[in-house]
Parts: sequence; C-alpha cells; structure tokens
Amino acid sequence: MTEEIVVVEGDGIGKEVVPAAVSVLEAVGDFEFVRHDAGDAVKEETGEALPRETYDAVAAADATLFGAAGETAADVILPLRTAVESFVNVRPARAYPGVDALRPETDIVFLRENTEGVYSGHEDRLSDDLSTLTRVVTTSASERLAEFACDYAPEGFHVAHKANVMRETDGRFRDAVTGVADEKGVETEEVLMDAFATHVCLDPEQFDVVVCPNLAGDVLSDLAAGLVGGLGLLPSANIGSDNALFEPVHGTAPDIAGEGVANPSATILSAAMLLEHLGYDEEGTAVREAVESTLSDGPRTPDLGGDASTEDVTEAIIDELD
Ligand SMILES: NC(=O)c1ccc[n+]([C@@H]2O[C@H](COP(=O)([O-])OP(=O)(O)OC[C@H]3O[C@@H](n4cnc5c(N)ncnc54)[C@H](O)[C@@H]3O)[C@@H](O)[C@H]2O)c1
Ligand SMILES: CC(C)[C@H](C(=O)O)[C@@H](O)C(=O)O
Repeated sequence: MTEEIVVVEGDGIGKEVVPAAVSVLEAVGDFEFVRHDAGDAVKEETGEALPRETYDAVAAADATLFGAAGETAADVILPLRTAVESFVNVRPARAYPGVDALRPETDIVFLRENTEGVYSGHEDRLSDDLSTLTRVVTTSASERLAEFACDYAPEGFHVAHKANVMRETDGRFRDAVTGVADEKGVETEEVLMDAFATHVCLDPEQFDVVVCPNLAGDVLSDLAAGLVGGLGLLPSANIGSDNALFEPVHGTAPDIAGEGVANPSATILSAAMLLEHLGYDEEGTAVREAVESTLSDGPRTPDLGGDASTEDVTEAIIDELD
C-alpha cells in the first residue's frame, strides 16, 4: 500500500523548501502526496489560517511534512501539533563537517514538551494595565515525555527547568521527569535553563539529550541553531502515539522569501526523520547522508556562505542519492 503523506507548505520559504523535500522523498520512495493549505495567505483569502480540511487531513495522515506559517504561525502549527496528538518535539541540533559553526562540537537533541507550559493558550486581558497568562504543567504530560526520553536516551539525559523560581509548575515537571527516569534506572542531570544557555555556548560537548518544557525548548533549540550554523540546518519531529508531523525549526524567513535561496537542509532532514518514522530506515539514513555530504562539499546556500540556490542544493542532494 502506498503511504499517504500530507504536505502543507504554508507561507514564505515554506513554499520553496517543502517542494525541495518532496522531490527528495520522490527520489527514494513511492508515496502519495496530498497537498493542503494553511497560513497567512489562506487567512487573507478565506478568513481562516487553518482550514478544517487541513486539520482533518493532518490528523488522519500517516505523516505530515509542514513548512512554516507567518504571522498566523501560532494559529496553524500549534493546532496541527495537537492534531497529531504530539507529546514531544524532537529537535536535533548538530554541527556538520565543512559548515562554519561557532561551536563545531555541538551535537544535541532537544526533547521539547509539546502540549502545555505557556503554550496552553490561557491568556487574559484583565484591564487596560494588566494581562495574565496561565502556565499549565501536568504530571501526565511530563511523565509521557519522560517515558519517551528514557526510550530515546537510555544512557541518560539532562533535564532543563527553572524550578528554583517556578516551584510549582517546573517543580512538577522536574519531579515527574526525574521520577520516571529513576523508576526506569535512567540517569538524569538537572540544569537550570538560564545556566544551560551559558553552558551550551561555552561547552556544548557536555550535552547529548536535553529534556525541557515547551517554551524553553523553543528558545534553546534556536540558540543551538546559532551554534551550528543557523536555522537552515535544524529539523524537527512532532511525535504522537499514532501520527507525526515533521517541520524545520525555522519560520517563513521573510527577508529571503521568494528569492529561491533558502537552505532546504532543515526540511530535507525533517523528511529523513519522517522516513524513519514510517519505517524506511535505510532511505532515511541515505537522505541524511546525502545532506551531510552536500553540506560538506557544497553547493551551499548564502546562509552558509555560498551562492547556490535552493534548487542547486536540492539537485546536489538528489544526485548524491543516485
Ligand atoms: N513553525 C513555524 O511556522 C514558524 C516558526 C518560527 C517562526 N515563524 C514565523 O516566521 C516569520 C519570521 O520569523 P523569524 O524571522 O523570527 O524567524 P525565521 O526562522 O523565519 O528567520 C530567522 C532568520 O533565519 C534565516 N533563515 C531561517 N530559515 C532559513 C533557511 N531555511 N535558509 C536560510 N536562512 C534561513 C532567515 O532568513 C532570518 O534571517 C514570523 O511571522 C514567525 O511567526 C513560523
Ligand atoms: C511559531 C511558534 C508557534 C513556534 C513555536 O514556538 O513552537 C516556533 O517558534 C517553532 O519553534 O516552531
């Protein structure tokens, strides 16, 4: 049976990097791509950023490849992560031989809680002077993340939090995650998330897998992108029990959108994660290796100091696969 992959390009460079990744997927397998829309442009046309058909298609698909949405990103990607019931966002941040990086020794995977924290949506304007946000942390979501982390990193992992200040919410998160790890005999090391930001810049080698609350995972993975050569390199996987959505960590990059020079690596690496998720391990590895060797030997897009187009890089990656 041909696997169905839902494709949502979104806005800006999503329209450039997603077709690039689809052509790589076409080069390694026989998939049925079902295209759906979401984002700023759709909102302008129809009044809603995330059409019901898109949400339903993503919820029902074997897997989804998503690009990026612009100003409507929170109205699109957050519900889509919910559509796949994703409890963890896996964000590998690693440097590649041949790519200029502030910290070439970086090789870290962030396991970001994907459903709650300050992303729970409970924001209120109480007066002209006062707005509030409720931060939600449940033991069940934290434990679910911890179970995944223990399977993913049985050799142990760091837990980033700020339970010294957010004693109730991050305290609950920390206790739930370390509690599951203790039960399973998996070692954990706690690190305060602000201190982590310094440690990771000075000595990234001491970190392999870092489990963190939702917003911390967002910010710290972008910080790690800065250490390895930029946002054009970071893929991600939103994993649920029966479904998953894959997307680059970056956004729509309005400063370069439409120029055909976006780095497709993050999205193609997300496609490699998608392949592995669907059980195409060999193909996933082949795609990852093709990206690595193209990053090493070129051509490279301008964000990495080259002058190649998105299309040049994609063709080079496909050539590597042959
Ligand atoms: N998941 C999402 O849909 C998502 C994520 C982040 C931001 N956004 C949205 O994207 C828009 C722009 O946000 P931003 O500028 O803060 O972040 P951004 O990730 O779009 O861009 C930040 C910088 O990184 C560069 N960059 C990002 N991806 C690149 C790539 N593949 N190749 C080369 N350079 C790349 C951009 O040119 C820019 O200089 C906003 O509207 C924001 O809401 C969406
Ligand atoms: C746009 C926003 C909702 C999103 C997030 O915070 O998760 C983005 O920053 C990301 O990292 O994918």
